Amino acid sequence: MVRRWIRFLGKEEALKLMNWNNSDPYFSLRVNTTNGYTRDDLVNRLEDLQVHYEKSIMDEFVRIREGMQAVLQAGLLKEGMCAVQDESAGFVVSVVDPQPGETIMDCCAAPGGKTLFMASRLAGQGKVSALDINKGRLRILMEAAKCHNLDDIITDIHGDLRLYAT
Ligand SMILES: C[S@@+](CC[C@H](N)C(=O)[O-])C[C@H]1O[C@@H](n2cnc3c(N)ncnc32)[C@H](O)[C@@H]1O
Repeated sequence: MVRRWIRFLGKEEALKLMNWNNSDPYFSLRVNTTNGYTRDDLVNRLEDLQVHYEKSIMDEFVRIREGMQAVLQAGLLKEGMCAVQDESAGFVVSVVDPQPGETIMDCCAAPGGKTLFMASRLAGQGKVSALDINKGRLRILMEAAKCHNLDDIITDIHGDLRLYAT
C-alpha cells in the first residue's frame, strides 16, 4: 500500500498522508444555528467545560480531540445546541449550497446529518424531503429534526429509492 501511495502521490505527500493516519482522530461538532446558537456560544460552553477545541475553516464547525463525554454529559447534543457531524459531510452541503425557499430531496437520508444541515441553511423557508428505506433510522432522523426545531421544514418519506429510478 505504501509503495502504491508513493507511486501515486510522491514521497512527500505519501509521508504526510501516513502521518495524518497516525494522528489522534477528532470529533467535529456542528453548531445548530436554527436554535439561535452561534459558534461562539458553542465555544463558550466548551471553554466552561474545559474541553479544548479548534475552529474549523467551516463557520459552523468546531473540532475536539478529547472531552466528548463532557459534551454528552453537559447535554449539548440533547438540548440541540450542536450535532456530531463529520466536516466532510458539511462540505457536501456547502456544494449543494441550499438557499431559502428551495425544495430539496435527500435520498438515503437517515440518520439525517446532511438533511439537518441542509434544512438549517433554508432559514425557515423551504422544504427538505428525507427519503430512506429504513423506518427505524427515519424515526431517529425525525427525532433529531424535532430537537433542532426543523420538523416543520423536514418531511420523512419511507420508501425504496430503486422504485423511483424507473
Ligand atoms: C450512509 S447512510 C446515509 C447517511 C446520510 N446521508 C447522512 O448524511 O446522515 C445510508 C442510508 O441509505 C439507506 N438506503 C439504502 N438503500 C436504500 C434504498 N434502496 N432506498 C432508500 N434508502 C436506502 C439506508 O437505510 C441508510 O440509512
